[in-house]
Amino acid sequence: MCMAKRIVILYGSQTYTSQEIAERIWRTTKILGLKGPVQAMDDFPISKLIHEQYALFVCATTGEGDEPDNMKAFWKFLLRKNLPSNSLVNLKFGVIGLGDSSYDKFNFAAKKLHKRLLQLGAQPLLDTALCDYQHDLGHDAVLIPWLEKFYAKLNTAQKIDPNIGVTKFVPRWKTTIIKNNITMMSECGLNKDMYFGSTNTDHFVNPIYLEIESNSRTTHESHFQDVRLLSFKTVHKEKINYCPGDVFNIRPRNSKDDIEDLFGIFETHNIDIKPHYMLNIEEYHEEENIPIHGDLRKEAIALQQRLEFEDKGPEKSAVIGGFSGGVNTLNSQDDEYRYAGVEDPKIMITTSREPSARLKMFVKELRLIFPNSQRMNRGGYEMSQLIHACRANDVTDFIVVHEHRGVPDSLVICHLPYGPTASFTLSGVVMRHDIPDIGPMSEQYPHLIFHNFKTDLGIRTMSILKYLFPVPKPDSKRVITFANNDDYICFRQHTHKKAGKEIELSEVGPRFQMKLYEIKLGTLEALEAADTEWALRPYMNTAAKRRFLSEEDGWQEEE
Ligand SMILES: Cc1cc2nc3c(=O)[nH]c(=O)nc-3n(C[C@H](O)[C@H](O)[C@H](O)COP(=O)(O)O)c2cc1C
Repeated sequence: MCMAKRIVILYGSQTYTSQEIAERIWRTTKILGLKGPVQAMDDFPISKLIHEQYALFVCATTGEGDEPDNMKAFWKFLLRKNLPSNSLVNLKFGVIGLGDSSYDKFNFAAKKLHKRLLQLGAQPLLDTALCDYQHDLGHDAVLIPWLEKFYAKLNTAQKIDPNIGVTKFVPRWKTTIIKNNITMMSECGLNKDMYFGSTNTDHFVNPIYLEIESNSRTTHESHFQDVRLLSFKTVHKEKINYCPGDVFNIRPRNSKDDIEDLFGIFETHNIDIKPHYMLNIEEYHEEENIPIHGDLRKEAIALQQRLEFEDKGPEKSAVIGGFSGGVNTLNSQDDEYRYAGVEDPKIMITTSREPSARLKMFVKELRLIFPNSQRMNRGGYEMSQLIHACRANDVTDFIVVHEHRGVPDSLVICHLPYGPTASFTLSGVVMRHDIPDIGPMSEQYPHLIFHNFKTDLGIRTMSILKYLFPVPKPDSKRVITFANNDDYICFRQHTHKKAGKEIELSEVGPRFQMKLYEIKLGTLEALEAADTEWALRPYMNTAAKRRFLSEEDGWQEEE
């Protein structure tokens, strides 16, 4: 069987260097006659990776050993515990890491990716290229010799004919000029700054026009570095709201004069490009169907079906679970909590809009319950702005408390960056504030007691709650209890001390009960679109009462 000569080139890039290198390599592979796309890892339909035979990954490291944003979903998928260890047996691959050895976690993302691909059965054509920005020759010092070896390996494996591609260059982008009617265009306002066009606002939370007010050099003239202090002013007197951790992204604009000059040059050279024309840019797609070797086809189809099934897991679990609203929750946990216990949680707590004084008080008390948590005034922020800010600040859980006439009545825990989001109703809230002379609350990390979380859903709920707390020191005197009785989770907090031979336990509050009513697989700003992992459907209760968190009662109620 004649196999297509093909390689997919996928990048994870935060500031475009890896993307540029990936596109450069992709051009060379075209000239060598190889087909296949170049894409950000997150843009590649990952379930198709099992059909691929050759892949090259160009992967930067950002943050402190973190993977770039445009490979996060891809990476999360690869980390799924339920992927069989032979998922990628057909794949031969290379990983190019772009990093900087002045960071502790040098090329961490590339190293982790290489290791995970090996675990999934893929075979490396070469060791990872660990390119170092600190080298005198930059990344090229490692990249150039590594690529020579890589092309040689590809040549041996795929019998590349170097002449084949020379005349058959496949462009990266397909561009078409749309010569729109000038009056229609100006009516639509499409000639305005592109960043303010209605279709682009998603990418820019609150774009604002600014002008440079001052631009002064902060280093001495004789110093080789020219470091500038720029200050900006708003043009339309808007108020700019920002909070710690916000990222300020500057998009310089071309001046009107420069734009007019450019169109003047087009006109002088009889190039038919007018300011009101639009350029439509599409990715150039080659043929999509990759022939699979006969021996592998059966296995590939089975794997594909399995992946498709798992992608629809929550939907199907709802069906399988019948009226309970889905009980097949264990598989859908993936590894949202894979760093739990390794990295401490970082929690942001806020309220619904215009909170009452009592709700604010309750949030203060919650802040003391969760170590490493902060309160945030809800203000007029949209949920998407809040979640965006939390993600940018590595918040692991975002908690929102709602109220009904001053009584806290629900608590939503949204795990970041991707979910799940669990919603609980609250009842029987007794605040510390309501108990006179209650004394200060310990700030030690608490030990946790979970009582009677026995079903899959119970264990899932326990994880959601458990990973809000960092690992305590063994000698911590603070204990928090989540005790499930008949699907009501009682929250209690105690400290203990030795009094002679006895242990003295004091409750320190607050007290409340929680009842789970929904787990969604997304985050709060996009809940509508998220799959429902589990939902309480009380109206479908049967005569025999069902319990969801445990088959057992929890404890005997006093008469
Ligand atoms: C904010 C920031 C954090 C970085 N963290 C790391 C790191 O932890 N480890 C590392 O090897 N390189 C690190 N780097 C260096 C980048 O990986 C390197 O500059 C790379 O070329 C960036 O590629 P990209 O432009 O495709 O994102 C960091 C760079 C920046 C700007």
